[in-house]
Amino acid sequence: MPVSDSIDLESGTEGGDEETPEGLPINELFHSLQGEGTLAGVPSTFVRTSGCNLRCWFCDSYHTSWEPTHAWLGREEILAEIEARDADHVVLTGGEPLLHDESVGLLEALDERGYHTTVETNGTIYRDAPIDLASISPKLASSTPTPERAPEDAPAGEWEERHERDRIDMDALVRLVEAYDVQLKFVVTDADDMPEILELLGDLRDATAVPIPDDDVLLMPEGATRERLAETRTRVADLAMEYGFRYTPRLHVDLWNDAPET
Ligand SMILES: C[S@@+](CC[C@H](N)C(=O)[O-])C[C@H]1O[C@@H](n2cnc3c(N)ncnc32)[C@H](O)[C@@H]1O
Ligand SMILES: Nc1nc2[nH]cc(C(=O)O)c2c(=O)[nH]1
Ligand code: SF4
Ligand SMILES: [Mg+2]
Repeated sequence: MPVSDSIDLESGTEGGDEETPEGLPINELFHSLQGEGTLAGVPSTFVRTSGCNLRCWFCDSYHTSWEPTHAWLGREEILAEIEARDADHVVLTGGEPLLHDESVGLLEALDERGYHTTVETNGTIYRDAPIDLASISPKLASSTPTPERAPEDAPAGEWEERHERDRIDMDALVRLVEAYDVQLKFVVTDADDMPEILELLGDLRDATAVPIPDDDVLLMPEGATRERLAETRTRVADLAMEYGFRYTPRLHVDLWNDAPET
């Protein structure tokens, strides 16, 4: 099991210090193995901010998007929690971490201290920050919440339209791809997702001054639980072979299913 000496989130949204500019709403902070992407298997400290501008129906971090909870932690408190965990890779995720101005301040402080930083982002927001790997997961039409396909306690409602409107921002994607080492990590359910991936990739390649090799394009099976992944992963692996893209597992789900802080 990963180290689960978690920060105190008992008091939820009422917890933590007063909201200060040099602070972030933190949903969880933990040590684990990077479960996804080109750095899968690397011991890493995860900092999960709360709050998202999208509402994927399948979001595996429900308490950062559909029903956000957090403790407010100052930059120095976050750094102390990271330093206590003894990993040289830090993954800033969410929710959508690039919503917050202070994510830049935290990334700068981590860079000064020599950490390797990965930012997990939905690719709708560009920020100038010391990011070693921008792990971009653009959201496909199959992520949009609909009345038939939304979390039980949180109906799609107004989010269907808003999510559909905001899920792709080509300008932000172009800026991210041109500024950083990137991986494009698409959540895939089945072959119906492929035409949209190819079209988006074509548009992005036309719009960027830098090449995007197929090696930097990853297909990740949709599934927040072992049970669901067992349904999607072989299909998605076959699609990766067919199209020449990379496949990424979801190691943390294989290892710890949907447990928090993993
Ligand atoms: C919770 S998101 C946070 C970062 C950012 N909001 C984003 O979506 O990239 C972290 C990663 O989990 C992926 N993800 C979320 N729910 C998933 C699911 N049910 N199956 C597979 N991947 C999922 C996202 O696509 C993203 O790559
Ligand atoms: N182990 C582990 N690896 C991950 N890689 C990206 C994650 C995320 O939620 O952004 C994640 C996560 O939640 N856990
Ligand atoms: S963009 Fe990321 S955090 Fe936001 S709802 Fe989708 S998967 Fe969840
Ligand atoms: Mg996750």
